Amino acid sequence: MARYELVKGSLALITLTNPPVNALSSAVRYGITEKIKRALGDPKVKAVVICGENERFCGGADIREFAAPMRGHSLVMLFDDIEAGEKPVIAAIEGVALGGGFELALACHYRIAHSKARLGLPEVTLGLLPAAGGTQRLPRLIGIPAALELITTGHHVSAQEALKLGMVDQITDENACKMAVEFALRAVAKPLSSRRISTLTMPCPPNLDALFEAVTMQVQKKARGVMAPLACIQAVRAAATLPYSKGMKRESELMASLFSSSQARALQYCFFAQRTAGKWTLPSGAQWSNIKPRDIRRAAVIGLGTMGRGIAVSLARVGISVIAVETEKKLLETGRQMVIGMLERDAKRRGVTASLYLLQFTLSLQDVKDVDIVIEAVFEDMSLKKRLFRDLSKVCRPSTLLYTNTSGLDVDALAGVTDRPHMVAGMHFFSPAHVMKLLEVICGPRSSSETIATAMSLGKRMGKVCVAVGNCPGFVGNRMVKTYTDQANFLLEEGATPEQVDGALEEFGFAMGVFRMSDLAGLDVGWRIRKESGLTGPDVDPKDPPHRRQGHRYSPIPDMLCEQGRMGQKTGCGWYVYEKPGGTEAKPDPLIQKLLEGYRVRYSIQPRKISSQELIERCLYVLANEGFRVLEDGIAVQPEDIDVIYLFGYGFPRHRGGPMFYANMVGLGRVLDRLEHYHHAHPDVPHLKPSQLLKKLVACGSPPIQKWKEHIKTMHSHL
Ligand SMILES: CC(C)(COP(=O)(O)OP(=O)(O)OC[C@H]1O[C@@H](n2cnc3c(N)ncnc32)[C@H](O)[C@@H]1OP(=O)(O)O)[C@@H](O)C(=O)NCCC(=O)NCCSC(=O)/C=C/CCCCCCCCCCCCC(=O)O
Repeated sequence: MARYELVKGSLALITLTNPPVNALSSAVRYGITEKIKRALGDPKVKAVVICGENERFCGGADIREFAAPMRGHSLVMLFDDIEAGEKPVIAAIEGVALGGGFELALACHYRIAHSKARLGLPEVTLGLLPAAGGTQRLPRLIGIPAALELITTGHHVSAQEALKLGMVDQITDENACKMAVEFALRAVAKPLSSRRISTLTMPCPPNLDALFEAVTMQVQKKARGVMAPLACIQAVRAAATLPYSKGMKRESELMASLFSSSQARALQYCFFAQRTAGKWTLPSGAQWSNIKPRDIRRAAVIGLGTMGRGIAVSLARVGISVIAVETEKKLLETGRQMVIGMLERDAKRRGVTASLYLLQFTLSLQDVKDVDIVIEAVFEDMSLKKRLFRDLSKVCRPSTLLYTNTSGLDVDALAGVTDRPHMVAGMHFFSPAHVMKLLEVICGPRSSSETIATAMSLGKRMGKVCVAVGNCPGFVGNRMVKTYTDQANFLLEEGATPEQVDGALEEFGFAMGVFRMSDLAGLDVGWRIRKESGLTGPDVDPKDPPHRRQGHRYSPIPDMLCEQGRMGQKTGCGWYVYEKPGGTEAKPDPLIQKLLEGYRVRYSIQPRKISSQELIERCLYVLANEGFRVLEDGIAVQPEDIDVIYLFGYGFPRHRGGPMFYANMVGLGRVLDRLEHYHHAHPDVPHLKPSQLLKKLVACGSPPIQKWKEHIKTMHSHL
């Protein structure tokens, strides 16, 4: 796990060998400890270089080991030994030096980084803090403000930024290990005392209290209820106010308070869930590792509305040439200007040249005949989409793959009108498509594995987190979200206010509650979908009373708002009132209060005081319940897929892990009990009826989430 070589007669080269990221597992910690001891004890050795195999220094502690109490060699002791040693130790950083990996580098006397390396202390994103001396050494090296920023956000920095901040001593375009060996030979003659970071005097700014207060407020605002960033601040404060050994003690105490917290467990689950979700498998046995995706160079985007523009930008910025098609000159020109502006702003932010030469705008569908793929992003109107897919069949060469960006319509129905149903699938981007990280890839029953592999690989190339899901109305994300918004609406009918429901959800950790989110997205989006599915508008069965549709409880309140022109932020009012159309400051609106009171009187609903507990349970347990149904129906293959969709597409708080992980944390038995209770109280809401899978899991003793897949296997997969 760590290789030892003597080079140039007097240098010990220690190489971490734990692919893929040389994580500091117990075996690696043992290996380094032994090799360092050997190097420091060997009189032939004058200096030591530490590097990582496969051009990666080290990705940090082995996160998998955090599931159990830490055993084996201590990083803190190892790092203290390296720093205190009388021989210069140089870290040769290629690829990454993250978390414990960067802390290892901080314990070394010098750091040489390759110009493409990335460095940082991302522990906070895992619900932890850099507890191998990171919170004590980094502020001593680069100052408190910069260290606080890096430690509380977990941001990685480039080698160039690291050099500017003083995190590394030198950067190189050559092999960092080779450079470090040459550097080490020169370092032998130099004194080490000023190179031991733990002994440096802390550079303290005068207004220390004000600085810590400001950062605390910033963190509390950005990550409400999240523990780790606050613990990071306390640890850095200890570095600023206590001697090193006492600061280390404080760092360790704070780490102990985080280590087995539910937030740390959730955040570490998110890390692995994101990686698990990318590894798709189809019932045929085709999977991410055995199907080669097509190489995509030319794409067409049909429709230059909000979605189409974002998709065009996402494609062009990764070097794919894009033909964007619109039906009217004015729409085309507006779209063209918007796409160019977005691409230019994006390039400016990234310090690169905008790849405008990759863009072509046209009114003629014929122009897409030679592209590798088409992504359709027209209105959510099935007949319009069908017409387009028929035309695309005729226009495109036989090898062109066709994707739809529908947010919930039947992908197979579109495939069915083409001459190539196996080459059709869904690519459901989230708005704005050039910003949002999630991509749901929808596998129709006839989609080929190559069609899916290509969508997943293209999504990854565009920087998206991709999840393969089955084809059903709303797929995974929107199918589930309907149950959540329905509950929120029912809660209004029963006595809650939008600000009460949103307050509870925001307290739980959502950046925005359901009603504020709906105002931001526009109430007309859901209205159009409800009209299309006959839940409101002229297609409603006249026998249905206003609060019942298709045999179930229905809340017409959102439709009433739309009928009054209250479409959300864009019209200056929706569930809240705003300072102006397009305004963002949501204020409770007395008119909504009146509307709700009138509604309750009309339908003889006695309003009641609803507790935050009920608000959260009804909104979130119903969401997880639908998630269990999604798994049961084979629309998603594993709970991680659902959680990743909710983390990246719907703003579910990461420190809660996602709806399925949250249900697991609460306890499946409790979730089942509460759903039974609420379903008993509201028998006309079928989504509150506990799913078969939930019952099955509880009957099996509520296995941990990683084991659910074994119980789902018996059911039918739609992927
Ligand atoms: C940027 C990356 C490193 C690489 O990215 P990429 O190239 O895209 O590759 P990935 O797909 O992400 O990863 C490839 C596979 O590698 C796995 N992986 C990656 N990193 C790790 C890791 N650190 N540990 C384990 N596994 C890792 C990944 O899952 C992939 O596997 P697979 O193919 O899916 O199977 C990127 O991977 C990345 O960002 N990685 C994470 C970097 C990171 O966050 N590092 C910080 C880790 S935490 C840390 O370092 C902490 C240090 C302090 C330790 C102090 C210990 C003291 C403990 C005291 C405890 C006191 C409490 C006692 C209480 C008690 O016990 O009672």
